[in-house]
Amino acid sequence: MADPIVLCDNLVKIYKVADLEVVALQGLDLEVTPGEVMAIVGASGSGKSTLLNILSGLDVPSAGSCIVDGNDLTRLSQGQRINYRRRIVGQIWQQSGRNLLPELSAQANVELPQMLSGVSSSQRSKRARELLELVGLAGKEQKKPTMLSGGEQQRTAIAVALSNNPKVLLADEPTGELDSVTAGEIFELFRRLNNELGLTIITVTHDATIAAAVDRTIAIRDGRTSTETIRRETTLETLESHMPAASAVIGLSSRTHRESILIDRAGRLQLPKEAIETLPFNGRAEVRIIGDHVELWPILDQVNGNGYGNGTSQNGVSLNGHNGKKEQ
Ligand SMILES: Nc1ncnc2c1ncn2[C@@H]1O[C@H](COP(=O)(O)OP(=O)(O)OP(=O)(O)O)[C@@H](O)[C@H]1O
Repeated sequence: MADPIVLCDNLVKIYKVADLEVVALQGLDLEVTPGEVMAIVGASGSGKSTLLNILSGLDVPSAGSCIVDGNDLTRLSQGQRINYRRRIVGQIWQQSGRNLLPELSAQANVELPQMLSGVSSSQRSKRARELLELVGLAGKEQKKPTMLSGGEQQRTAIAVALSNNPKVLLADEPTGELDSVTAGEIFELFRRLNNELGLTIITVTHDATIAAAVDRTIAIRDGRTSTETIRRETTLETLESHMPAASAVIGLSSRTHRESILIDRAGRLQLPKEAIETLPFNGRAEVRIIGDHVELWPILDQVNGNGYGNGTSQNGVSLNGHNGKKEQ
């Protein structure tokens, strides 16, 4: 199996603002296999952009480790960081103004990162034309950003991000300012680039359609990975074989859509909302270790006797309370 292209272990990011410390990531673990298309979701302020900015080399982790394509992002010198940002990752943002220089044509925008990397004029001109054709903008090379639609601007931004042939494309809300049809087209382009170039794509999104269309969705909560949803069986098998101890497959599965949750080193886990809504977990659950897997059972009754704390706690804890059975 391929080594992960992204491996973050116990990643911490603390921003210092005046006398205050803001903990944006607090022990986040993440593993991405080459060629995956994955989405990062989570509430505002949960740390999504912080993670993306660390992966792109814009921000430096405060603690933990983060390795992308063999580059240890905690240890890069300034020169290595510039090289990493130019060659290993491409990045696009929601706002066109952050992606493109308004006074340059689409062609010149795509040539610029190559120029900074020392690519010759004829080579970069050829590659820029090829990339603009690849993203569906043949014939619009000389247009400036203001003469392009929102979707075309994002396509140009993608071509810019790909100009130095990166391994990983990082996108922060790339469809946030687009209507749903155009957003879908941009996502189709992601999928095509993934298929044709083998590009690994990590996107932050609030768009439920996109989050549902990727191979894997990671939800971040309070600066940690909380749940994962995997939609491709192959990816699921990869994940299971890769981190058997960290991934507990729960009972919401089908062949093509299974959900797994992450368990931190202290054994804490967070069940997906559907599990909590579907099953009557009442604040506590019975854990059964059965050979090679673990089962979680709701505890239904508040029966006296025969259970933890005599079954008298407020939550009705009783080992023999669920379904009237007790595992011996
Ligand atoms: N440069 C910074 N300086 C200080 N605090 C920051 C900085 N960047 C982010 N934060 C804080 O870190 C936390 C995580 O922010 P982040 O932008 O990563 O969240 P997010 O999940 O991307 O949110 P949103 O969906 O609103 O973009 C927030 O509390 C935020 O205020």
